[in-house]
This record gives sequence, C-alpha cells and structure tokens, in this order.
Amino acid sequence: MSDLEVQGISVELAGRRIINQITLTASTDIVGLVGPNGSGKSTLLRTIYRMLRPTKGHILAEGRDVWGMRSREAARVIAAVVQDSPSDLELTVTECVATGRVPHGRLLGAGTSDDQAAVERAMNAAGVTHFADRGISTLSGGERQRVQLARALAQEPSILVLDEPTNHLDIQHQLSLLALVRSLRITTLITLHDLNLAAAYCDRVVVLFEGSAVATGTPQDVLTPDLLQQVFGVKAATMTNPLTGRLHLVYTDGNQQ
Ligand SMILES: Nc1ncnc2c1ncn2[C@@H]1O[C@H](COP(=O)(O)OP(=O)(O)OP(=O)(O)O)[C@@H](O)[C@H]1O
Repeated sequence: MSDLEVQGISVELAGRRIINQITLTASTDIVGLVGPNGSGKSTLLRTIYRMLRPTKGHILAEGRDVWGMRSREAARVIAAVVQDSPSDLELTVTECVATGRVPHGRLLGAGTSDDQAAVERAMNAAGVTHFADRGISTLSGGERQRVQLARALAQEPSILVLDEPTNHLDIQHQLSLLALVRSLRITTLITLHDLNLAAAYCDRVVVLFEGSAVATGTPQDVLTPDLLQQVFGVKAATMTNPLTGRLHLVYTDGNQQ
C-alpha cells in the first residue's frame, strides 16, 4: 500500500473536463507535478487536499478514501501549503502556525504541551521563530510562504501537498525550502514551474498536459528535450549540473539560434 494513491481522478468544472483520468502513487518520496499554465496541476492538488470533489475516481491516504473521512480527520493525514488566506492576516505568526494543531482536536489558544512542542518544532524547521510575534500582514511574501510551511508541519501529516511553494522566494530560500522538504522524508506532492528545481529535488515527476498525465518517471527519464518541445513548446538541451551532478536543463523559445 502506498501512502497516497490517486486512482483514476477526473474533474469537470463549468462543464469542462479539467482533469482526465489521472492515476499516481507516492510513498515517502517527493513527486513533482509539472506542466504548462492551465494544465490542471492546482486542480489535481485541490482534489487531494479535499478542496474540490473529483467527478470520478478515488484518493486514498494511508489506504483510506479521503473523501470518506471527516475534514479534520483528513487534515491530520494530509497538510497543504497553498497561497495564504485573508483570514490569516489578522494573526501573529505563532497563532497562525498553531492553527495547524486544530485538526488534532484542540481549540486555538488552548494547546497542550504536545501542541506547543509541535508548533515550536515546526517554526524552527521552517526558520520563522525569529518573527514569531509579528503579524502575518507585516511579513513579506517569502516570509509568509515559510509560515504556511510551518503551519503544515505543525499538523504532523504523513502526506504533504505543496502548490508552488517557491513562488515568492529568493534563490537561497527556494533551495533551502526544498532541501527542508526533502529532509522531512514524508510523502510529498509538489507543483513546480522551475523544471531545474524539479530535477534537483524530486524523486519522480508527473507531467500534466491539458489535464492528462502524459509522462511519469525520474526527472532524468522524463524531462527530455522531445517532451519539453511537445509539452512546453520550447527548444531544450540537457546537461549535468557541475555542482550537484543532477540533471540540468537549458531552453530557448525555439526561434533563437
Ligand atoms: N473553478 C473553476 N471553474 C472553471 N474553470 C476552472 C476553475 N478552476 C480552474 N479552472 C480551469 O482549469 C484549468 C486548470 O487550472 P489549474 O489552476 O489547475 O492549472 P495549473 O496547471 O495549476 O495552472 P498554472 O500553472 O497557471 O497555475 C484552467 O484552464 C482553469 O482556467
């Protein structure tokens, strides 16, 4: 049994098929979802963290259908890092991270010592302790992104889902966030636009194109010049990153020599 099994998921929105029969599994590895704008990456993630009910198919977390669980129960198993919601803006960093403990049954502000320890561990891991008392509304985009990760870690999930977590981050923080995610050794599904970050940090990638998974495998096997031409319409070449020994991609729009 895999930690996460996505079985034949389809999603229709406003009468349009957005996700078409996607199947994937993940177990203590990092699976990257890549694909052009509008290919369905966020929609697929939303079905997994129970924001959006699929039209067809099942999502099993630790062998149980997430859509058959109560939402709090599902939130103890799957944590999501998405763009922050307006209601977070009223909270301090510590309060925001503490909301990650709500699925564990405590009311906000009435945490046990276990809850406090989990919040502290999560804040340390995500590097947000030094602005613990600041209001979320006073933080930069990158700082908020790390608070979102800390909140997800405070949930102590077995599956972590991240939608474009490197969005607002400078290069140092992009790399440190992904290195941190790798060090957690939990099942992770992550959308990334930067294919070199996917190549550097993901064990496997799933390439989405017009709502279908058109390729799945190691970055080395999947992110080939042919596939990048077909899916992204760019001319690409592959090489080895001299610092890491991992796959590195370079591209042009196809018109340049
Ligand atoms: N609520 C909705 N109603 C109608 N169409 C929607 C809805 N949400 C998403 N879509 C459409 O579904 C398609 C997939 O969107 P999605 O956000 O999943 O793509 P994505 O791969 O995450 O894109 P991006 O890389 O631009 O973030 C898009 O064409 C989008 O317009």
